Amino acid sequence: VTQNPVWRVLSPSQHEQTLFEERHLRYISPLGKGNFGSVELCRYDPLGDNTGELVAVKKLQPNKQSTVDDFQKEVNMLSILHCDYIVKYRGVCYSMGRLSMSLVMEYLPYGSLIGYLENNQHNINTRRMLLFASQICKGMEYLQTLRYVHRDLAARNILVASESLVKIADFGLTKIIPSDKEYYRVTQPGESPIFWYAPESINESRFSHKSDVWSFGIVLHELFFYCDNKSNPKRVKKKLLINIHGPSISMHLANILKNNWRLPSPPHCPPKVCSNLMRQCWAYNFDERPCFSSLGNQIETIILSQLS
Ligand SMILES: Cc1cnc(Nc2cc(F)c(C3CCN(C)CC3)c(F)c2)nc1Nc1ccc(F)c(N2CCCS2(=O)=O)c1
Repeated sequence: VTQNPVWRVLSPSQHEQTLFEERHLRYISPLGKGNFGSVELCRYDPLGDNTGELVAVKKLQPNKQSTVDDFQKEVNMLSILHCDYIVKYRGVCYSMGRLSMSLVMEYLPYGSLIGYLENNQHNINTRRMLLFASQICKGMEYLQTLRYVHRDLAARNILVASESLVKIADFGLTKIIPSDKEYYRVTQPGESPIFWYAPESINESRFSHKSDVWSFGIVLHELFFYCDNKSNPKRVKKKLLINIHGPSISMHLANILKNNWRLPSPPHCPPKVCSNLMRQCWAYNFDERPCFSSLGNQIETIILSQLS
């Protein structure tokens, strides 16, 4: 028996699960809502004296996309991840008997990276962006060792733990690649964030570590888009999207990508990052894209060259 009243029990799936008792989980405020469900800030306060730990609790919203066993899969996937650059899983909380289940995670106070970038444009510099990029890269490298394909890598799904640490979050769309294949083909492509999708994901719903690398290139663009940028970047990005018209946005986007159109380099973006790193991530053929370990080394080299 552990000293704190959070029991360690073996769940049916034999993963060690940490059970949070609902009566000690005190709701504080909402953090976010989406088709995934909702995430709330709570304090797990078994002693009832407000000395308990702040946690982020993701409640399942069983709708057309996510079903209870999808949620159970997300819980199982998150519970075995141990990496400084991935949001920490704390446990689960069952309410209404075992009817509904919530995912309990560590609480990161600064919120999503996209929100952080929008609210801190004036005091973020390329050095900090490169540090964040290298941390995301290391987190993705770790996921790859477990054959996890994230499928939704975007600044909105990265969380900021402190002024100098970001973590990958939201494993709602993550899939594990079967050992006999190098990619995962999705049957129901839900609400697809095509702006972050590699061409093969748009055209064939095909996802791999190399399609995650493409999305990482978009995250690099997001990082440097807000960096030292006075104008309101949101408007510019919308303009980019608005003039995409035609039978369907995804077909049009797939065509212009095939004709070698790419996102324009953000202003003030160091050339080594834009004309080099992003371009490598956006190679049309997925086998020409670098792996996350190579990207990580290149980013470290740029950081060191910035020191000198
Ligand atoms: C696991 C976790 C840990 N810490 C945190 N901290 C956190 C701290 C914050 F101040 C905020 C905001 C900041 C801005 N003001 C206005 C409102 C609160 C915030 F949004 C989050 N959030 C977590 N998860 C989470 C929360 C909320 C989410 F919408 C999503 N998602 C979004 C896309 C899919 S998603 O499910 O990943 C994940």
